[in-house]
Amino acid sequence: MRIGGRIQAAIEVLEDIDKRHRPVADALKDWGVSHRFAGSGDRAAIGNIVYDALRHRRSAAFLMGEETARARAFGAMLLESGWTLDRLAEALEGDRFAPPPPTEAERAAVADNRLEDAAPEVRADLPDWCVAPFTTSFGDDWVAEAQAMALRPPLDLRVNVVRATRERMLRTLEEFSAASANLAPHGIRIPPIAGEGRHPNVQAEPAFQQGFFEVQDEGSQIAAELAGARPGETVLDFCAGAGGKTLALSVATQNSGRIVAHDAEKPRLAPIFDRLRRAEATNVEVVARLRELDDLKGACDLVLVDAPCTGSGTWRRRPDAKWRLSQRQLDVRLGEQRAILDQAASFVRVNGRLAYITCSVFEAENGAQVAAFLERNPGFAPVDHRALWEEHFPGRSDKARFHETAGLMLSPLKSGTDGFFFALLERRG
Ligand SMILES: C[S@@+](CC[C@H](N)C(=O)[O-])C[C@H]1O[C@@H](n2cnc3c(N)ncnc32)[C@H](O)[C@@H]1O
Repeated sequence: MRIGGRIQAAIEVLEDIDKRHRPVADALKDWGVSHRFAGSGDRAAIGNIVYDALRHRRSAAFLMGEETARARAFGAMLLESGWTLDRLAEALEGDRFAPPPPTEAERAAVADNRLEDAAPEVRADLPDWCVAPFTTSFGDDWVAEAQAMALRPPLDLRVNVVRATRERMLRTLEEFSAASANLAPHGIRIPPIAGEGRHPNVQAEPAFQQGFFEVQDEGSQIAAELAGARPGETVLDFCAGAGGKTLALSVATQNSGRIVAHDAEKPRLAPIFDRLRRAEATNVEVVARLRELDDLKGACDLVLVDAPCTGSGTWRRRPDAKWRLSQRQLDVRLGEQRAILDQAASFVRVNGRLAYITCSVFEAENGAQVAAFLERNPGFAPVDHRALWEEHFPGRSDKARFHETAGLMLSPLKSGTDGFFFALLERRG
């Protein structure tokens, strides 16, 4: 396919997402199934335009003076790929599968509309209702933070240091421009996709199949690292899901002690079994039924709550979620987090720790949730998060935002990671 056909396909996928309010991955997959002639390079290029158009939904529409899927796809080409309308017109010419070339009205809009004059929520590419939570979390930096969340993300990996070394994996993945992560001690970063390219299929690498590394955002790695699981400890991963944190905890405990991975939704645990096998993580039990955790009541050295949340920290990777999320969904998550925290706390032994993690940047899900928990549970007290950070990442305190009451937040702009919140609480009584 030529670029014109790819842009037209991206427009069709964007229209499908608009009409049926469906996740971008599903819409792209369906398009691929009904257009079998398209090769993997075509699908990757189409996916890039669609994702860019979703990340820059408001700014692209502003630039083009229209909200249509076509306007957003064209706008994404201008914003992310640095194209001009002339270049676009040239690329579309003579291609019968391409959309019609830019109109006079579109040319006039692009000439008149300067992004620097747009309202801050447009430059930030945020839904209106998210301006308030972003301002609360980031103060004067809220536009810059939201803009960083609208950029293409890198591909982060965590080396399973029980089985391999980072140096060895860096050599193995050299052809993908892999480099050591900025902060995470076992992290490797492959840069964001450039142009029409795609991330390498690292899961097809023998080193992945052999369990030498996993795909995990650097922020998630840092949160697991800060939880500080130690060899020999009894650890409950209360919201284990597919096991991203569980695997990191298993490495931290050097496969000694006992890690119990639990999730209220059994199907979510399904991928964990393969991942544990691949990683040769031998100290993990997977327990779906809550009542089977009874023997752990008041007995865990560490309980990790990687809570269900809005995912507002992951919008670089899931930009469609940004436009689907509502205040009502946020309220539902807040209720769940509160109940889960109270439930999970009952498993912590005296002098044990409770780690609370979200991949959200909303204060209501983060600092405020922890502050309310501490009020309800005076037996728990926060650790000194600045000291904890300094212990793990000496001299890098500029890379996190520290909460007044308890916890710290990571973000794309400040930390170069997805948005994450982390708080560590000790049970004193
Ligand atoms: C953020 S995801 C976990 C991601 C996972 N820890 C990882 O690192 O890959 C949150 C998980 O919480 C689970 N969950 C929701 N309500 C729960 C509850 N009441 N008790 C335990 N887990 C729950 C969800 O099924 C979901 O898998």
